[in-house]
Amino acid sequence: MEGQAAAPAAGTVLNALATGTGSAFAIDEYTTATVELTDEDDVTGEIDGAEDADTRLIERCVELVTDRFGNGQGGHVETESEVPMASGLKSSSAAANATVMATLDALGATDRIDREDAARIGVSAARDVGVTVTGAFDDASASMLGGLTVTNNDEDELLARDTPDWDVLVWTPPERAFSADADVERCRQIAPIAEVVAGLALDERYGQAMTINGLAFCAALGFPTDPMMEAMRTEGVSLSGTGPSFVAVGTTDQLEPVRERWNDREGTVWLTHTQTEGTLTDV
Ligand SMILES: Nc1ncnc2c1ncn2[C@@H]1O[C@H](COP(=O)(O)OP(=O)(O)O)[C@@H](O)[C@H]1O
Ligand SMILES: O=C(O)C1=C[C@@H](OP(=O)(O)O)[C@@H](O)[C@H](O)C1
Repeated sequence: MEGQAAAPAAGTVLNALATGTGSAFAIDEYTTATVELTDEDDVTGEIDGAEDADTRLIERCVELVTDRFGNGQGGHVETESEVPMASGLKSSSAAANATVMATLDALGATDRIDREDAARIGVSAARDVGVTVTGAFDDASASMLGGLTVTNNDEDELLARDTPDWDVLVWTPPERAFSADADVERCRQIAPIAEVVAGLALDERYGQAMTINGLAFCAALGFPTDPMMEAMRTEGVSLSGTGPSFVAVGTTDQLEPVRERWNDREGTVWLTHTQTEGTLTDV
């Protein structure tokens, strides 16, 4: 029994590490998971092009799905990704969602659970293996449902969803920053600012929300604000997640001059678009 699914990466409007309320939007870059279920008890995992990377998240996703919708069977899961790992673009949520939906696909069970609950399975797996601070239901819901979501990660509750139509410029520096290593205490110190950002996001003022989030989290986590200043004439710009990537949103005309500035920096700069369909099973 084989199944496959592809889940989009996402950028940040509000990082949930300050208050537990977060907001993210899906972008048109994917992680694909292929799951083969067998009669073995064990689940093994493999990440294409990253032999030493941690496969516990995707293995746990398969286990949680076969325990609930199958007969606890094991198997093998392999991911291939366009999303750089641990760079703030929600590679973990994309890998978890793709694996959950690929396992459901292998079991012929994609219709037996709604999308929000399917995202909650990936969140449980991420908590079980310790790759997240809050569970990151903000990132998981954006990647599973598509569009932009605002969530309460303490309750895994969806507060709002919208489908803004933006071009998205991404700069990913060469270094990596694992969310589990983030300085949560410093993030909590900016809770009053995060509350303002949550209010703006719930008021659909996403660009302003993002930019304030970015300035505050750059300060809290020790990232430079120059990349933000270079993008102040866009709709919004932010450090994505716990970094090191930055995302700017708006029209191509607004983003082109920023692309030129960000191209002078080390790392990769690319232009993509918001994604509204969420995790895809017809791949
Ligand atoms: N393609 C992938 N396949 C399997 N697991 C992945 C993949 N990408 C990320 N992960 C998991 O997510 C972890 C990184 O999560 P995190 O630090 O939150 O980064 P990000 O901000 O990109 O989500 C990795 O250590 C790994 O466990
Ligand atoms: O682990 C977590 O709870 C979170 C990690 C961060 O994202 P990244 O994984 O992209 O750094 C953050 O933006 C999100 O709101 C919550």
